[in-house]
Amino acid sequence: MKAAIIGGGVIGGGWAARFLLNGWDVAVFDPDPEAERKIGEVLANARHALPGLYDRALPAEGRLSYHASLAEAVAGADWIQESVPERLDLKHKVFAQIAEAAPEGAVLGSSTSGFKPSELNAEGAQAIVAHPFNPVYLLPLIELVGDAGACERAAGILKTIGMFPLHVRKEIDAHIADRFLEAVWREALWLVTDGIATTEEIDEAIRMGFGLRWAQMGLFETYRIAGGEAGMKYFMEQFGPALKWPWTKLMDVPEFTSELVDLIATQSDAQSGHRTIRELERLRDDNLVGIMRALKKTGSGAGGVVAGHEAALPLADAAAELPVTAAQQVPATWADYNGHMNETHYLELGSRASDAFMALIGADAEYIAAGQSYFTVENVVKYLAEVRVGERLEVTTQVLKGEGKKLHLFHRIARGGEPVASVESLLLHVDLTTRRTCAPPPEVAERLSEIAARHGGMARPEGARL
Ligand SMILES: NC(=O)C1=CN([C@@H]2O[C@H](COP(=O)(O)OP(=O)(O)OC[C@H]3O[C@@H](n4cnc5c(N)ncnc54)[C@H](O)[C@@H]3O)[C@@H](O)[C@H]2O)C=CC1
Ligand SMILES: C[N+](C)(C)CC(=O)CC(=O)[O-]
Repeated sequence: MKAAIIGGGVIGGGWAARFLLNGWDVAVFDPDPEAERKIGEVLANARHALPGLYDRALPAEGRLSYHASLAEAVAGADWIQESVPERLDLKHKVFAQIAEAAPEGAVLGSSTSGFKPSELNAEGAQAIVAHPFNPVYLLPLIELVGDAGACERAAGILKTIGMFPLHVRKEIDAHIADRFLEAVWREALWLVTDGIATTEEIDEAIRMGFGLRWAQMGLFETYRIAGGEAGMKYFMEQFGPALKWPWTKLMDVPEFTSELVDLIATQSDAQSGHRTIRELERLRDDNLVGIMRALKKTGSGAGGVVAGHEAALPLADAAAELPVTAAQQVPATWADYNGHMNETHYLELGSRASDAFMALIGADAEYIAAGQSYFTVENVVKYLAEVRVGERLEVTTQVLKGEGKKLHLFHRIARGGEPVASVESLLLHVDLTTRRTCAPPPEVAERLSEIAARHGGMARPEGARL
């Protein structure tokens, strides 16, 4: 699949990274002579952050190319994403050029934060709004606005690259999320204008409290809990009248004077000027990955989207002679002070491989919930080569013994076929009620002995110790 990125600034660069790291070819058109450098830096950030979300390898990266003309970039594209500056006249001009060169059937998306499809298409274009959030390579939300059929098709594609399409049923200025953000922005402008708070104090008020809540439950579910056992209706009965003044009176718009702009810029410099934009982006991304990984565990919000996307990423070649039981692109968070993958993560990969092998023989999540499982009683990890951030690892598993309650596995961790480590694991089948070992039921025992018999004909791996 191929995406054409028209305008490769903050948002176009993020789109390029999202598509590329999900295996799409990406063609960029941007007249800025610095575009290649800027996109390169965004891509470095994305490569650093995105693999950290997943416990499986993303597809191999697609091919990235830069083009001297828009027509060349859009040739053969399945998705064309416009991300030029937020000026309607410019967007009209660009969509007229896209219309002349776009292949039949390509999705035409605009990143516009505020324009409605009827405004974008006023001169005959057939675009939909596909409004992303910065950083596009990490945040799943895409607001889709426009023709229902086109939005549905776009939504299907976006899901395959790990995004969460939200269909905005009625077009309005700034869609749903930006309308909301603009209201928050308006109040922040007031607070600074009136000398109530500095930019730093406003940020503290968000990140130390309600910002944390919003990432996982949004506004309404959070307030439902605030109503206590009496729930949402009670919450509104209690706080509706009490808060009427702020939510009805705070509607005036402060004047956006050059003095206000200077005041905010000065406060922002004092708050964050000691860090470069790239440093701030890395900090933001590392925090987002940590938050989203925590959300993944409970399936909440964006974490649920990552979990769903991860489940759809195939474990390569399950039918191979030795099953592939784990695949992972080494995330930045796995590196230690020696500049390579830390020892603990070799065992983590071995543990995930054991889980995958258990699922293969029927001892999956449902089986465990029904009361039986395997416990690991011994592991031997052998470190054979250094592994660096970004490298792709694949784990294959050989059964050395699968008999009665005993399961003896040998996981080979390889990089492009070269062995970098092994994790040898001894597991015992356990009844989770009595917490005692027991033989697995026939259906699991049979699947295990079938694989064990196949693997029994293979040479015992060099380095097997148990
Ligand atoms: N920055 C943000 O946080 C977000 C921005 N957006 C939307 O994304 C769009 C782009 O915004 P940013 O990336 O922030 O702007 P930007 O200024 O960082 O990037 C715009 C890019 O478009 C290029 N460009 C200008 N004219 C062009 C043309 N005729 N053909 C191709 N490229 C051209 C520029 O050289 C520049 O690299 C806007 O519609 C904006 O509303 C959407 C979500 C968030
Ligand atoms: C400020 N903004 C209107 C460009 C913001 C967006 O459109 C979305 C975002 O990433 O916050």
